[in-house]
Amino acid sequence: MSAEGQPAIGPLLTVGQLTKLFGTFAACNGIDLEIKPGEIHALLGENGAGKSTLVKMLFGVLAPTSGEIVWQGQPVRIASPSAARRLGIGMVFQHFSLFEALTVAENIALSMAPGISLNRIAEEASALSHSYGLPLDPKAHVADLSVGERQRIEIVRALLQNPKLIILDEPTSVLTPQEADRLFETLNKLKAEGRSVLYISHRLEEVQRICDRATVLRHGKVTGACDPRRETPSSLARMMVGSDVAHVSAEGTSTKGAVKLEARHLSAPARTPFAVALKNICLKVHAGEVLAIAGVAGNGQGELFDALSGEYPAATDDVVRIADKPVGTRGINARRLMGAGFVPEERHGHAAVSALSLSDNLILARSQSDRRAFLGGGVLGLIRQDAVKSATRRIAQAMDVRKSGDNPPAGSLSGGNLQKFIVGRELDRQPTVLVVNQPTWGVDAGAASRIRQALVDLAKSGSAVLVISQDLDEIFEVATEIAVISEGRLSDIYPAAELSREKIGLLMGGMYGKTESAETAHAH
Ligand SMILES: Nc1ncnc2c1ncn2[C@@H]1O[C@H](COP(=O)(O)OP(=O)(O)OP(=O)(O)O)[C@@H](O)[C@H]1O
Repeated sequence: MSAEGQPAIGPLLTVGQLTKLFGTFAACNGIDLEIKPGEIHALLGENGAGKSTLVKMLFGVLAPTSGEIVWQGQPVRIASPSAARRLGIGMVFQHFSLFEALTVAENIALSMAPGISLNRIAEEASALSHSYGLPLDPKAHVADLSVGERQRIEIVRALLQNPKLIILDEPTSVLTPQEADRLFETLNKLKAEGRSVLYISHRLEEVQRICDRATVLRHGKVTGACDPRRETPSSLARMMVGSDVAHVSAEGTSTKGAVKLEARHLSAPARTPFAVALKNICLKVHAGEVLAIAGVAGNGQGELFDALSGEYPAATDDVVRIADKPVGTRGINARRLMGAGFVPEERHGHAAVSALSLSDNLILARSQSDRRAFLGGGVLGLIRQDAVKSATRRIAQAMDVRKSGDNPPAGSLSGGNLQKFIVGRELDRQPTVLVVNQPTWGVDAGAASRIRQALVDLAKSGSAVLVISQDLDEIFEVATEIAVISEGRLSDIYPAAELSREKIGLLMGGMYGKTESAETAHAH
C-alpha cells in the first residue's frame, strides 16, 4: 500500500445517519455507508435518489443538515472542497468545472496551491497522465477538447492531490467503450495502490465488472448493500427502482413514409483546429423510422447535430432538407417552426439554463415555435404564464420527472431528471422530425427505457427520428436503421437487423461503405 498514513484495518470513511434537507424535502435521509481502504465502492440509485447530494456532502460542497462523517476514525466537518482535498478526498463531477478559454495546465493550476510554476504543473500532469494511462496535452485549450478528454483533465487534477478516496460521478457516461476500459485500468491501479474509489454509475454491467461493494439508494435512503458480482443487472436494477425495468418494444413500428429529414452531400469545415470537419454526409430519415448514428465520441457527432439543427447553419440551402424544403442556411428557430425538434448533448448551459425555473426554460426553447400556445396576441406578445406552467407540469408528469417543488430551477434537478425534462420538452410538441444527441446520458435504467420507448413511439406515430448515440445497447433498442460516423464521414445506412456489433466496430474504424466493409470481411 502506498497511500501513506492509512490504517491497515478499519474503514477509511464512515457515514452515519447523514441527512440533507432542501426546505422540507429530504434529498438524503439518514444514510449509513462505510468505505474500506482499497475498495471500489459503487453508489447506485435511480435518478434523484440522492447520490450526488451525498457525495457533495462528502466533498464539502453541501453542508449536511444532520448526521456524522468519520474519516480514518475521526469525526470531521468538511466545510469546503479544499478542506476535503486536504483530508485526501478528490472528486470528479458529472458536470465539469473547467474554463474553456484556458489551457489544460492553466485549468489544473487553478486547483493547486499558488506559487507552483505552470511548467512544473504541465510536467507533473503529463507524467501522471502517462503513468495512469490518461493521455493529455497540457498546452491544449479546453474549448477544443472532447468531453472524454475534459474528463481526463478532471481525473488528473484530482490525482495530483494524491487522494486516498476519489469520488467519480458517472464517469463513463461520456466515454467510448475503449476510453471506459482505459479508465477501469486506471481505477484498478488506484485500488492496487490502496486508494479507495466511490463510483456512481447507472451502468450496471460495469459496476459488476469493477466494483467490490455496492450501496443502493432510493428516495434518499439506503435500500440495500451488496456484492455486485453476486447480483445480476436486473436484480440490481430492481433494488434501485423497486420494480422490474420495462423493455423497449419496437413492435408495430410503422412502415416507411415520406422522407422528412435529409442531408445531401453536407460538408462543413472544422470550426476550430481540434474540431471535426463534416465530409459529404448523405442521409435520409423517413417518417416512421428511427435512424441511429453510432460512433466513437469526437468523430463529428456534435458538428452533425449543429448542422442538422441549424445551430451552425450551412453555406447553402440544399444540403439540409426538412419535409423536402431546403433549410441549410436557416437557423434553429426557423427549423423548429417547420415542426422539427432538437435535443443537444450538453444539458447545462446548452439545453437548459440552470438558474431559471423549468417553465422559464420551457418558454426559452419554445417561445418561437409555439407562439400561439404560449404567447398572448398583440404586438407585445406577453407570455401566457398559465399555459407555460401547465405545459411544464404535463411534461414533468409524462416523463416522470422527480423534483422538489412544482417549478424548481433547472439546476436543482438531478442530472437524469433534467435530461428527462429536456427530452420531454421536445416530445411534448410531437415534432415531425426529432434530432437528439445522446438521449439518455446519465439517465437511470428505468428512465432510459422510458425515453427510448418515447422515441420509438414518436416514430411509430409517423415522425422521423434521428438519434446520435455512443451506447450500442441503446442503438439496438431504438433503431430501425443504423449508420456510423467516423472522422466526419457517415457510413452507408443499414437496416438495424442487418448490423451486428462487430460490423459496427468495423465501420467505427472507418470502413465507410457496404462494398468496402464486405471486401474487408472477405479479406479476413
Ligand atoms: N439545490 C437543490 N435544491 C432543491 N432540491 C435539490 C437540490 N439539489 C438536489 N435536489 C433534489 O434532491 C434530489 C436528489 O438529487 P441528486 O442530484 O442527489 O440525485 P441523484 O441520485 O444524484 O440523481 P441522478 O442520477 O439523476 O444524478 C432530487 O429530487 C433533486 O431534485
